[in-house]
Amino acid sequence: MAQEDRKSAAPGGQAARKAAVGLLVAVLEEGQLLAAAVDAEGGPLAGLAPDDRARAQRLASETLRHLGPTDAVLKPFVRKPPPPAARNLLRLSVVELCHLGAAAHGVVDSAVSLAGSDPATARLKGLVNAVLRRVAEDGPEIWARQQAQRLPNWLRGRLQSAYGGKVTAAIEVAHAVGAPLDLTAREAAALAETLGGDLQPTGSVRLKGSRQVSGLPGYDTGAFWVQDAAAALPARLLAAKPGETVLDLCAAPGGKTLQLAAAGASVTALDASESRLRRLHDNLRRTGLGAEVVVADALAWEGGAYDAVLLDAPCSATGTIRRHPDLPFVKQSSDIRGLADLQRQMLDRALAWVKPGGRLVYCTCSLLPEEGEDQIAGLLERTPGLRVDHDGLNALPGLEPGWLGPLGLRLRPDYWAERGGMDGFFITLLRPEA
Ligand SMILES: C[S@@+](CC[C@H](N)C(=O)[O-])C[C@H]1O[C@@H](n2cnc3c(N)ncnc32)[C@H](O)[C@@H]1O
Repeated sequence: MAQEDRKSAAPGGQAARKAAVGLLVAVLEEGQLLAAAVDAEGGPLAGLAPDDRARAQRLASETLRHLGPTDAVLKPFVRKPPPPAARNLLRLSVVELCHLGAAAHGVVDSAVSLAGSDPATARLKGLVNAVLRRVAEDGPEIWARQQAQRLPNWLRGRLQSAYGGKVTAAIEVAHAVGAPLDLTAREAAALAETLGGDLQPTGSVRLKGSRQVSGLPGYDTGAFWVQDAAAALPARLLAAKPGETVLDLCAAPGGKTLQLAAAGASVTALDASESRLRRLHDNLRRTGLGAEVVVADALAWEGGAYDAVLLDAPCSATGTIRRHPDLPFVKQSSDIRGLADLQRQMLDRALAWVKPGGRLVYCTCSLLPEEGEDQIAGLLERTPGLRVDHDGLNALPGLEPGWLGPLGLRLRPDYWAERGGMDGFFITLLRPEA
């Protein structure tokens, strides 16, 4: 979290802290995705100034990222779990005290004043005060003994089967660290220099600390767009050439569309979500890039024939938990089967739209083999003549040994730990029989 948040965690910023508690209640007690709670009309962020909105989101995310350690700190001091609003106010305060290093008197005073200002918590002012005074004294020591927050059992078990216990623990550590800000740029080296960022071996520009993206030089002229370093690889792997026709399936909000269009391809960007496509249009406008945009269900669309197809299929998004720490609390094991079925149908359709001699890139921001390797194993089995293009995969710059498997590229959040990690992804390049 940014230095300014550490300083401002308390006492000021009451509106942001109150809103952060509202976001925590929405995610943890009502099962809403954080993004939905953030955008909800009349929701916890309604009427807040942009700075407070951003701060509330950061505080809520940081609390979700450390919920296990937070509850471990509270446990000795809270005999009976208090009602939701008070419980989440206490959690937020523990994170401010033990993780963000805010001054104890400021955190305690502002929590007590917040509790008093809400009829749902007013009668618990005394409890909030008593608990937080004890946390201020003993909490940091308990916090220091905690391990990174564990994933829910259904996901932890799947990751342990796929990667083993040690890797799963390393992934949990990476989730607790969070994610840096990565940019994809038209001129990456020049942008890295202008912004004081680090040019990554795979071509992305990584910035340190939290920055307001729309205030960065080059934002208005579309010199870059925000995209995790791992998420930038599928379009790099597709390596579109000027004039080629490329279908970007499941395209919104359009990070990959922008890469393909910037490479000079004639891009058709398809997505079922009109609201997400509005963001794609905004991105095209800002960058001055062009694409034909289609609102359609990929399973119902009649399609066409393309030199290349990129399918970034809807998935569990378990590779993005470091950015979206609410996911483990909202997603369920039962979601996976339906998603895997959708991915299988989409793969078959996407392949049918590849011209003879063309190529298909498939990717998901998932850590689960069911949504990655297993999909490709199944597709190869039911499609005679189809092959994984290992030469194409090997030609990607910046890959490290061990990332490439027989079916494609497996990326995990614990990779590049010293650089700040990367999102989890499965990415592969397929060529049908010519
Ligand atoms: C992983 S996101 C795509 C991210 C995007 N490729 C990018 O780089 O910005 C998956 C997308 O699939 C879309 N989607 C889900 N079901 C779909 C369907 N049946 N047909 C078309 N798009 C669908 C969602 O609206 C969502 O935008």
